[in-house]
Amino acid sequence: MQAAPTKETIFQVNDLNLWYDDFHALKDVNLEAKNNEIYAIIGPSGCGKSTFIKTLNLMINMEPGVRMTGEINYKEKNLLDSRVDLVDLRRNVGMIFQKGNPFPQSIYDNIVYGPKIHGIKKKSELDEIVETTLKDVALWDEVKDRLKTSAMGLSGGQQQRLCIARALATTPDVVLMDEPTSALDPISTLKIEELMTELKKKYCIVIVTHNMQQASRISDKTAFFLHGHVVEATETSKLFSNPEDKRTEDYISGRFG
Ligand SMILES: Nc1ncnc2c1ncn2[C@@H]1O[C@H](COP(=O)(O)OP(=O)(O)OP(=O)(O)O)[C@@H](O)[C@H]1O
Repeated sequence: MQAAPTKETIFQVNDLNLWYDDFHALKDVNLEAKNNEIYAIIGPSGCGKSTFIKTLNLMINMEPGVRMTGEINYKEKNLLDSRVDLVDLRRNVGMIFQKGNPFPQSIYDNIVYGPKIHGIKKKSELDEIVETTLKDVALWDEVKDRLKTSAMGLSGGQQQRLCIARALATTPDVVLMDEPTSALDPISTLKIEELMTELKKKYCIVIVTHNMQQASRISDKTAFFLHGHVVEATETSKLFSNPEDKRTEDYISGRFG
């Protein structure tokens, strides 16, 4: 019998420590995220989830007073090495935030923004990208007749799907999501969750979520963060059914946080 192909490691984080000035926000974090997997980051408010996800595309460098040690290997290249090309990194590692934040432009222009920056000028090519990415996020049928109208006229859930399409338009290989559904109603949330399950066929997805049902529904692996440490990082089914650490058990059963 042939062994199943090994999934490609996208992020290998080794002994990552991060300080905001004197405050030690991430402590000896180790984590491996692979292609075709959804990795959920959970933990109580202030435990370092957003800080961690922002290290994966170095958006964290925009915060004042940040210092890091350790390694964040993205496809075997350490991002803490000063020679990393940030434009290239952000093209490959897309990021979605809590609230869809479309540019105050047309739906079409939101999507072609990234590809244009990366040198694609031909209208037929841009049209193709718009159609493909909007189909990928299941928004095409809803907006195909109003591509030139403002993205601000879309509903919250549609804006979030548009932002995901915008991230996909630069053909990334990772999509980072920081609480992507916390501002959405249950139906829009379900649509985004279905979308994530589709997207993992092509991408590595890392998602920060406060919603433990969401983590257990959609993710393959989960890391539980507490006070900047990873308490436990393992298969989602195991973490939720048979956690090794008492603190994980207390958190997932709602005893704190
Ligand atoms: N720019 C900053 N400067 C100083 N401290 C910061 C900064 N950003 C975050 N922190 C601190 O780092 C810790 C981790 O914050 P972070 O936002 O990563 O937590 P979180 O787990 O995402 O929280 P939440 O679930 O509430 O969003 C917190 O104590 C926070 O106050």
